[in-house]
Amino acid sequence: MPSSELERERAVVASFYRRLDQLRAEVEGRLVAVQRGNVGSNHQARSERDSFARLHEDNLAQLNEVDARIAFGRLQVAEGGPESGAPDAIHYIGRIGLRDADQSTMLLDWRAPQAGAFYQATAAHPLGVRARRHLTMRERELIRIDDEVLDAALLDELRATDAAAGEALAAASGTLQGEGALLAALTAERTGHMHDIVATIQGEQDRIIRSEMRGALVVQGGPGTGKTAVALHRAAFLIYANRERLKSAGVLVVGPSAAFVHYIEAVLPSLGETGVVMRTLGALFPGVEADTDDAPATAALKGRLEMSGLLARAVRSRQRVPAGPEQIEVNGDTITVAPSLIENAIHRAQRTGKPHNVARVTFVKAAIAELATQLATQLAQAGAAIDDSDIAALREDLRESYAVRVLLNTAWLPLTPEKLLGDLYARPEWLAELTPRWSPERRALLLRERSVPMTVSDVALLDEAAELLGDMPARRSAADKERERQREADIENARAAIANMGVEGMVSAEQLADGFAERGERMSVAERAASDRTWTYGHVVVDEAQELSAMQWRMLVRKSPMRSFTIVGDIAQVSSPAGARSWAEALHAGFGDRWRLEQLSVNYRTPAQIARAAESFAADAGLPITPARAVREGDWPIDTVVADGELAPAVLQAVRSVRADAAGGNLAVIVPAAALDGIADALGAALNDEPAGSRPVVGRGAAGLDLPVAVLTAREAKGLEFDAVVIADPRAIVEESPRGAAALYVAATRPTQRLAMVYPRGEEPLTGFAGAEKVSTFG
Ligand SMILES: Nc1ncnc2c1ncn2[C@@H]1O[C@H](COP(=O)(O)OP(=O)(O)OP(=O)(O)O)[C@@H](O)[C@H]1O
Repeated sequence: MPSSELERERAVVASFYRRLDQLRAEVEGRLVAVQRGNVGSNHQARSERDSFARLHEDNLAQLNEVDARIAFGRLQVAEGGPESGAPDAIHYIGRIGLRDADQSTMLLDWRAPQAGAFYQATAAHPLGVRARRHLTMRERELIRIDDEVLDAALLDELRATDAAAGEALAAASGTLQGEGALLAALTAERTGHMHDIVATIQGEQDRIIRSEMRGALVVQGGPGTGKTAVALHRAAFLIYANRERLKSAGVLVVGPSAAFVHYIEAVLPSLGETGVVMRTLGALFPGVEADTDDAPATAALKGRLEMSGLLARAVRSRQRVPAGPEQIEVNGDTITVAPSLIENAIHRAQRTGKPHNVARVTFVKAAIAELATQLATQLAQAGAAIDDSDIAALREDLRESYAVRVLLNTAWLPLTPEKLLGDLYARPEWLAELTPRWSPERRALLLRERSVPMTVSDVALLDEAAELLGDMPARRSAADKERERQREADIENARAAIANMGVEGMVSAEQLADGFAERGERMSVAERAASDRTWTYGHVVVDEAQELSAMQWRMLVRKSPMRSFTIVGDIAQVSSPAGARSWAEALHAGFGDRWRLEQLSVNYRTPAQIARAAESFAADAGLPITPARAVREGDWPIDTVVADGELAPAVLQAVRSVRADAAGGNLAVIVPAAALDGIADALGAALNDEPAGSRPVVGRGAAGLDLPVAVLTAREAKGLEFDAVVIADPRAIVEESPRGAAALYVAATRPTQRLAMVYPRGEEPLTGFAGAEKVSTFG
C-alpha cells in the first residue's frame, strides 16, 4: 500500500477529529451558558435549566465515549451504476455520524442504512460497492489500512496504474471480511471486559443485528460465535433505528451472572449508547439482589410452570371464610358474624378479577356494608330509629373498630410477595394443604427457614406473586398519584420549553420531562425502569437464554408484552437444572411458535484445536452441539497435567507455567464448586505476594475479572472469555451436577489462546481431550 494513501487517510481522520472537537466545544459552550443562566427562584425555570443541562451532559458523554477509533471503514460506491460514468462516491463509516457545518455527511453512523453494505457486500454480491477499506486505529491514530476490491474492473484499473498494489489486492481477497483487522482483533490480549466489534462485524452477524425489531428473534450458535457481541450490537442498532420509542420505553439486557454483566457493561457505552438497563436474573425484582441459587432439584422445581398454579392457590387460600360464626363487639354492641357474610364479600372481591391487595378494597367495602346493615337491623329491632346518615356513621364506626379490622384481616390480609413466599417455604402444613398430589419428598425441596435469603430461582416466583398480589394498599398512596400528576405536568411544560427554545426535533417532550424532577430525585429512563417492577420495556435482550426456566420466561414476557425480544444462547451449553432441551420447549409457553431462528456458524474465540477437542468431548457426552468453524489455529497444544500429590499445588504449577510462557493477558482457573475456596486460597497465598504493583494477582468470581488470575466455577465462567484457562479436576465438574458435561463444555471453550486441564493423581484424561500433545506431571 503506498504510504501516501495512509497519509491521505490520516488527513481525512484528522478532519473527523477536528469536527468532533468542534462539536464538543459547542456542547460545552451550551452547557456553560445553561448553567450560568439566571433563573432566579422560579421552580419551573430551574427544572428546565437542569434538564437542558442534563441533555448537554449526556451529549458530551456520548461524544467522549466514541472518541477512540472514531472511524473504521471506507466504501467506494459506484454512483448510478458502473456504466453511468459518474465518479465513485466515497463513504466513511464510524461509531457515530458526523456532518460538517454545511450539514453534509462526513462520517456515516455504522447503523445507518447506507453503512450496511460495509458489512454485507461480497465479491459475489457487491451491492454497488467497488472497494472496501478497513481503517485500523489506535485511539486517535490511524495505524493501518487494508483494502478489498469487490469489482474486477476496478482491479484492472488499479493494475494498469500500479501493478504491485493491484496484485497485492488481488491476492488479499479472502472469505472473511477485513481479515487483517479481524484477526488482529481476535488475537489481541483480553482485558476482562468485552469490546465492541463494530469495525469487524461479519456478514452473517450483521444480518442478525439489523433484523427488524418486531417479535422474538432467537440466535443460536456454538461457543465463541459472537452471540453476545451480536446481541449487544443489535441493541445499539435497534436504539438507533427506533430512537423515539426505545428512548422512552428503554431496553433491558439480561445476563446470567454479575461477572457477566461486569464483563459486557462497557460495550454499549463505547457505541455511544448509555441508558440500557443491564441486570442478572437474580436482580430483576426491585429490592432483591439474589446471587446464589438453590440446589439443582429445588431450582428445577421452582422453575416449573406449575409453580404459578401453586402461587395462585396460595393467594386464594389467604382469602379465608371463618369456620363458624364469630362474635365481635363494636361500640358496646355485639354482632354475630356468620361465615356466609364473609364468604359473600370474598366472592364479590374475587369476581373483580383484580390482584389480592387491590381486590381487598372491594372485600372490605362489601363486608363493612353487610355488617352495617346487620347492625342497623339489630339496633332497629332494639327500638332505635335508624336513617341513611346513621348507616353511614355505622360504617365509619365499623371501619374504625379494632375487632372488625382483626376479623377482616384474618379473612383477607394484605400480603407482600416476600411474605407469601417466605410463609409457603416455612409452613409445611400449609404447603401440604396446597399440594395434595405432591410426594413428601417433592414438598421437602421447597421447605426452608424464613431467614434464608431469596435465591435466583425465587426471583421469578416473587415476580409472579407480585402479579397475583398487586401493590400493597399503603404503597398505592398519594405519592404514586402525585408522581403521575407531576409527570403529566412536566411533559406539558417540556413541550412549551421546547417550543420556546426552538429545539423541536432535538429532544422529545418525554425525554426532557425525564430531567424535570429536582436534582437528586430526578431519574433517567433506565433508573426509573430498573426501580419499577411493572415497567414494560421496548425491547429485551436475553443472553445465555438456554438457561432460563419456564417461570423466568413468564417473568420476562411480562417485561415486554409486545414480545420484542432478542434471545441468544446455545442449547448445548445448558447447565442449569431448569434450562431447556430445545428452543421450541423453552419458548412454547411465552411465545408459542411466534419466534424466528437465526444461526451463527463461525467460532471467533477458540483456536481450532481446542474447539475440536471440546466438540468431540461434547458429542461423546451426547450434548446437542452446533458445530462451528474456528477461524484460526492456535499456537499452543492443550496441556494435560496430572497431579503427583494434592490437586491445589498442581493447579498452582500449571498456572505458573502458563503465565511464564505468556507475555500478559488474563487467565481463569475454572474449578468444581466444592473446590473453589481451597484452590482460590492456595493460589492467593502463593501468587498475591508476587510483586505486581499494589494490586493482587488472584481474585475470586467477578472480583477476579480485572486481575491477572480469576478463580471461578464453570457457572460463573458462562459467557466470559480469557486468554488462558486452567481447568482443575474436569471430571469433578462433569460429575457435580446433572448437566455437568455441558458445564465442562462451557469451561473448555472460554480460552482465546491456551487451555490446560489438571487431573487428580492417577486419573486418565477425559475422552475428547485425551491424546493432547503435551502431558506433564506436577505437584
Ligand atoms: N466480527 C467479530 N469481530 C471481532 N471479534 C469478534 C467478532 N465476532 C465475535 N468476536 C469476538 O469473539 C469472542 C466471542 O464472542 P461472544 O462472547 O459474543 O461469543 P458467544 O457466542 O456469546 O460465546 P459463548 O456462547 O461461548 O458465550 C469475543 O471476544 C468477541 O469480541
